[in-house]
Amino acid sequence: MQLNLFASQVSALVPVSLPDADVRYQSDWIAPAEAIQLFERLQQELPWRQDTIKLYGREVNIPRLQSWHGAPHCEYTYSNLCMSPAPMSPILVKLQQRLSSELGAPFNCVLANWYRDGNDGMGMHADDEPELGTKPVIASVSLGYPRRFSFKHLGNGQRTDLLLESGSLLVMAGDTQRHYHHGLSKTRKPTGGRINLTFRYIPASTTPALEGNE
Ligand SMILES: O=C(O)CCC(=O)C(=O)O
Ligand SMILES: [Fe+2]
Repeated sequence: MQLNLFASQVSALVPVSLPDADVRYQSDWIAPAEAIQLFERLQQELPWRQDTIKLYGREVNIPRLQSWHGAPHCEYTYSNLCMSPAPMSPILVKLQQRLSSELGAPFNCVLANWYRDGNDGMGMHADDEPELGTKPVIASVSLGYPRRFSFKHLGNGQRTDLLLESGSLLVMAGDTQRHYHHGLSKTRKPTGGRINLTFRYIPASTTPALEGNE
């Protein structure tokens, strides 16, 4: 079935109330039925890899599968492991173009994360690598099982949780990465698969070395 990825939307991108940050959220950026089809297609199409990091001298599997795509200069360095980007598939290009036109910001790379169940997650971190610039615009599309996403203010420790639903778009911009860490906690609740795509922009003139997260 053809995915048009421009299904009519009921709501709009709305600001999330987070001091010192610019975060916006739309629950139905992609219509629910289409989001599930897109999840299945990406699950089959992307060259998923199980990456490892070195923890106290031991190789440990990170708790999710990943796939890195983008322009050839967008390299991704992950605990001494350098990932060269795979090209964006037509479907990723379509999403990238829609995001760029709706948000008025460029995107040229995307990290895909597949959280297979509640044992998969991502530790708290900021997407603050110098290559992304001082106020990166990060557009995060979620597909599949809804998961709790947390922000922690670096100054006062205040934690804010958001449920990221299937088909949703979360945009982090402005000083968000400077003032907050974010992450996806693991859960013991029965949890199905979720794919998240974070679109980013790395200018060609810098030598990128994105640091991965546990
Ligand atoms: O899965 C998510 O919602 C978060 C992904 C993320 O923070 C990242 O890729 O840097
Ligand atoms: Fe992140």
